[in-house]
Amino acid sequence: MLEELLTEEEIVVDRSFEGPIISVKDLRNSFGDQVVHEHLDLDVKRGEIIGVVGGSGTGKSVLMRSIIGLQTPDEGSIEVFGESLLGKSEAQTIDVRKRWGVLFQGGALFSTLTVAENVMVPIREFYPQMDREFRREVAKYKVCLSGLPAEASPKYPSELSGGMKKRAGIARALALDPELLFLDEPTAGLDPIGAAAFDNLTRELQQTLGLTVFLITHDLDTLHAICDRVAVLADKQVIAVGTIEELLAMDHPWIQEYFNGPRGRMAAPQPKM
Ligand SMILES: Nc1ncnc2c1ncn2[C@@H]1O[C@H](COP(=O)(O)OP(=O)(O)OP(=O)(O)O)[C@@H](O)[C@H]1O
Repeated sequence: MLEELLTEEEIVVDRSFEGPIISVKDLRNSFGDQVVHEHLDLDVKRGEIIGVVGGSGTGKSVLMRSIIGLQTPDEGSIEVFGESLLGKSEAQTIDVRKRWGVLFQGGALFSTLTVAENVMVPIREFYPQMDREFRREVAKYKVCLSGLPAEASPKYPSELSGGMKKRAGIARALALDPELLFLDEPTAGLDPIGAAAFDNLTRELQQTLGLTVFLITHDLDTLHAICDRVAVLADKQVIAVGTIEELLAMDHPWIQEYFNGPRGRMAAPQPKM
């Protein structure tokens, strides 16, 4: 046992790596008899916003959880920044994990901590030696980046609106200056104006900070507004990935129904008169 621990080597990300930021191959996930993914492949390119869509229960969140190491797949390989994380301990993957930020469905903020304290949690976890005052300064800056007013910092999640909670979640996801952002249904529950503002924030952050964004959504407006490519989950796999125009050229019934159904047509940009 001790020998095993001594031989555990920490992964150090190769900064010159130019391949896909995420590469999933032949993934299989199941819960008892229920197979959620089978032979699932997906590559995410550096710098893109990739939208992940699919019917309810097709396994979008399970896919995200597999990539970030919260779900151990039955089979397959997952590389992030060119590094395989499967079978590695938390200690070994620290250098990879601090390069991504995650906004879970609903924000997943700690209810007993203020916004600023929530943002400080990952900083304390990954940089325990950092001075508390400096941590506070970093948290302040991240709250500002998320578009929240400074007055939101000392508030508790229960004192925030749904949109503000999402922004607080983004501030926490940005805490460690990530290169990769995972967003699970960020606009769910927001009114259309709040959702559009959140889309703008995502696009601005991606462009100004050079982020890659893995974005699970049901929101057709978000797909049209900010996604560079869209990956479609169905039949336990990613059945298609491409721009919306490329997807529209495919005759898969779910894709046609989704993008060309009444809601899909309403979300599509209207031709200029
Ligand atoms: N921990 C778990 N234990 C058992 N089953 C699970 C678990 N997590 C997910 N599942 C099942 O896996 C399937 C895929 O779930 P997942 O949450 O990934 O779907 P989704 O595509 O994100 O759905 P939605 O769009 O509704 O959020 C569902 O049938 C779900 O019940």
